[in-house]
Amino acid sequence: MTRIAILGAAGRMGRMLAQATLQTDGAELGAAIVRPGSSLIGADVGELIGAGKCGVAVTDSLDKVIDAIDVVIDFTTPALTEQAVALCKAHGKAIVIGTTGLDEAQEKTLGEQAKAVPVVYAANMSTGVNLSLNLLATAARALADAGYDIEVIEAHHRHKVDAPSGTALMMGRAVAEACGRDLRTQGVFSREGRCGPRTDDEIGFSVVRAGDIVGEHTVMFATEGERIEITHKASSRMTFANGAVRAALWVAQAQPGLYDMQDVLGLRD
Ligand SMILES: NC(=O)C1=CN([C@@H]2O[C@H](COP(=O)(O)OP(=O)(O)OC[C@H]3O[C@@H](n4cnc5c(N)ncnc54)[C@H](OP(=O)(O)O)[C@@H]3O)[C@@H](O)[C@H]2O)C=CC1
Ligand SMILES: O=C(O)C1=N[C@H](C(=O)O)C[C@H](O)C1
Repeated sequence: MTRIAILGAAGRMGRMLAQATLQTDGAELGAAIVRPGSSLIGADVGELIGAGKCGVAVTDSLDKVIDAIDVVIDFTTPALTEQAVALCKAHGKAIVIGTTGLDEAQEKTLGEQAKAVPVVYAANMSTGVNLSLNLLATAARALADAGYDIEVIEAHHRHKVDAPSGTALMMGRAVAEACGRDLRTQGVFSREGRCGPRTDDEIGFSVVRAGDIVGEHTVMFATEGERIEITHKASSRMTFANGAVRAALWVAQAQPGLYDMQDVLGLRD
């Protein structure tokens, strides 16, 4: 059994992760952590998510439970992710990180810390998105030099705090890498006013925030006379939660290192 601690257990993803853990063979819900001061502390996690009593009480500190679990799953905020990885490193525990919006410095630190503990870090845990990264690289290699403009369009629910989404950035990087471009200099993240015509090599990003959209991503390859669109639409957060629990079972057996869902799913070319 792999004992899993869910960080941010009261969040949109946290609740799904608790449910996915309870439903997965080989996974055991070891702990569910919420913010100190939360009224949920002490509640039974199963009752909290409507799954019936499971005998695990909500707690407010990863520190207190970390020696009793094998893997942490973190879908929270970059600040809490930083703290969680440091704690996992100190206690030799693996971690699965789904949190998005980490900055370059935070990602660099994560890379250093992952030399000591196994880490799966992925902006999207769904099989479909991770497979589409390979399709995107194939399309970009074939089309980028043939005069096709590349644009990434994403849509999410009204509560999302980071933009563009981690998945949009991951897709943009996959495309840029496949056609020898640099997202830092050739990514265009806003257009407003008289900004002029697009350049051939830019990769544009457009963002929608509305209602309860779970997560939708399209990469468009457009030229005179035709366009190809590769689209992924998530209709339930359970797809991300199941991917994260699968990653937790995988990373519990892994050597220290920084991995992503391509590794977990065996999709790396
Ligand atoms: N990789 C993937 O497949 C996916 C990634 N995500 C990413 O996961 C992250 C979370 O998304 P979502 O669940 O929608 O967001 P929510 O805001 O619903 O959940 C985040 C949770 O983290 C908790 N939290 C924040 N700070 C602390 C703290 N210091 N101590 C304890 N708990 C804390 C929040 O508690 P409180 O409410 O009290 O602030 C909240 O419950 C985002 O970065 C999102 O982009 C989302 C879906 C899929
Ligand atoms: O915040 C979300 O909800 C999601 N965030 C991830 C991202 O930023 O790409 C993944 C998914 O699309 C849902």
